[in-house]
Amino acid sequence: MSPNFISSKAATVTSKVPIQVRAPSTPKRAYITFLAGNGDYVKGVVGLAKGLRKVKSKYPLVVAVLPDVPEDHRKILLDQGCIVKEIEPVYPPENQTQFAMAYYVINYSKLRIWKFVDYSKMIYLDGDIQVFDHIDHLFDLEDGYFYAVMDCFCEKTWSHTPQYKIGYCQQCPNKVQWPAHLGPKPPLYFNAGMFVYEPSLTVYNDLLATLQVTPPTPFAEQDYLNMFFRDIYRPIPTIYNLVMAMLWRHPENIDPEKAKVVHYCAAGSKPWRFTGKEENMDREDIKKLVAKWWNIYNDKSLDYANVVDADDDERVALELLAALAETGYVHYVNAPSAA
Ligand SMILES: O=c1ccn([C@@H]2O[C@H](COP(=O)(O)OP(=O)(O)O)[C@@H](O)[C@H]2O)c(=O)[nH]1
Ligand SMILES: OC[C@H]1O[C@H](O[C@@H]2[C@@H](O)[C@H](O)[C@@H](O)[C@H](O)[C@@H]2O)[C@H](O)[C@@H](O)[C@H]1O
Repeated sequence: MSPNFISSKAATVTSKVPIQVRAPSTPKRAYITFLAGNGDYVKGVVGLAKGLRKVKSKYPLVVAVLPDVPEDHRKILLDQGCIVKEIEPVYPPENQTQFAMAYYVINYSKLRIWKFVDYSKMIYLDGDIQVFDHIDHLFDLEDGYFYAVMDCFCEKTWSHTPQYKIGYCQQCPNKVQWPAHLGPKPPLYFNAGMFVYEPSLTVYNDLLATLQVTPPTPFAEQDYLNMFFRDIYRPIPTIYNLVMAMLWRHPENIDPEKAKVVHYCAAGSKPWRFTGKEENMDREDIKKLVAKWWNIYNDKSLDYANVVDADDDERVALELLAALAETGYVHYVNAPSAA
């Protein structure tokens, strides 16, 4: 039996007694991103919301926002059909933050996304990522693992590591052999700008507790997530997170035309502040990828207001229910068993 939807889209809630409705039966899935500060990353998230719409993803985009994200930015995201959820910052032990690149310390707050347990599976995407092809099928990957794309160690952002110092990279493991005197070869290492995961309060509590006894390292939560999930990490193809530096470091491993997900993480590559002046930013393939991002960002037909199907009562009612559930006026109860 389908849940009893609120028939009118403009239902006003008059009862002070919470309305009980049956939770939707199918496990919920969503894309999720992270937004901090009052700067221009909000443009990245708007672009991402529109990109997911362009590829006709079936799932919503949740935006985990820190308290410092201003109301006007949150409204922009709501107007683009995003589900905005505020999270509290996460910091490593006070006396140790000096080990992580200051710029990345705020990214530890990403760890809060493990507590969104009303979703069974989520795909995390950085705000500086764009999705150019349908990737909903990643939600069907086997449960119980952590899926992400392998990173590259060749940029100078890695100059603090033994890998960089000897010229070893997991993207071309046979180019420079890992020397025995450095001990075991490092485990496969993923870029934390995109990953497929299952929210879990047990994992969330373990992540936060273990963080307090784990000295921060330069790539902050990316290093930490790699350490935490190393036993269940499963690499997925580079087309699902094209780390920009791959274009000049390992062109043999990637065709930019085939990349389903592009990660504008290289210095100077953020499309919304692109000048083309930084190293490698004068490359034709980079300029093409930046233009592709702008084509989506500027496409008004992709704005939520222009795609909402006014007759889609069921979806509007579900969104209304979700919004009311947030207010506490409505709470889901377990559907009676089919038996
Ligand atoms: O001022 C900031 C810095 C970072 N972020 C979020 O944190 C992610 C990771 O930071 P960044 O993209 O700078 O890391 P990169 O992948 O470029 O190393 C961003 O994509 C945003 O989602 C943000 O919202 N505001
Ligand atoms: O806090 C650490 C960050 O680590 C990653 O960015 C880095 C990392 O990927 C390096 O490996 C690259 O060399 C570098 O270019 C890139 O900026 C994630 O994209 C970001 O979300 C965040 O987790």
